[in-house]
Amino acid sequence: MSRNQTGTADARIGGFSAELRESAKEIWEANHRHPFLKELGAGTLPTDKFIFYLRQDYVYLIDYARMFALGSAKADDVETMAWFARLLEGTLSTEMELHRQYCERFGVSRRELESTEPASVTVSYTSYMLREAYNGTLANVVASVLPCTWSYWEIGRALRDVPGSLDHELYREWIEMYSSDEFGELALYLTGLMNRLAEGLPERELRKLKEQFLTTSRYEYMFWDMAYKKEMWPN
Ligand SMILES: Cc1ncc(C[n+]2csc(CCO)c2C)c(N)n1
Repeated sequence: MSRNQTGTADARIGGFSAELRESAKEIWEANHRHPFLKELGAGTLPTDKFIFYLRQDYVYLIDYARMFALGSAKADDVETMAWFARLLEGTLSTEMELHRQYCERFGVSRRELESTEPASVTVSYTSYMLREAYNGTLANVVASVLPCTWSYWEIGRALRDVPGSLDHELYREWIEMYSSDEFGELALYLTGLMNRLAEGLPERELRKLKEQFLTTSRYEYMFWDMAYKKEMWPN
């Protein structure tokens, strides 16, 4: 069972995934406490920070979707291949559509959104994940993408439980999407797959998976921080 300070225990997640979650629990708890998310839940997050986040997240998701394509390419069976292919499609349509719609409301066109210059953290995060995926097995792909899918679901549910968070006309949709059962199913599928793929692996490979999970968990924190500070590159 995994449990964090916000009380989002999930008895459905055990095995190696729960071990990964436990080994990265400090950084996950720091994520929950980050001012970007505190203010998003309270409805006080300044719009310019949210737009900055959406634009960076959009270009992040373009590369992140490639991780799912690599998951499909590296899968050993047709069912897993198809699952990653559906996830790839879902990311490009459902998740990125939310970003496109938000940006339209703020007068940022689709072309502008796609041509967003990636910040240093965005480049570093996606380059790291793609390197690990290209050089590794499906288990390495899953360990690298797991914090992203799983932590957003955890964050979404924690924010949904903040009194009044769903009254905010801007942030409600964001919270609803990430706390949805549909997104929960993705996280649960990936934790189950991680558990199956880790079975019987030698200690050295399990250590590598832990390192990948911890690194992308840290990048998740850095992403919130970069967005909150609107941090690009040094001149
Ligand atoms: C920095 C960053 N990390 C995680 C997510 C969340 N996310 C990315 S892909 C995916 C699965 C379904 O499309 C989920 C939940 C994000 N948007 N941005």
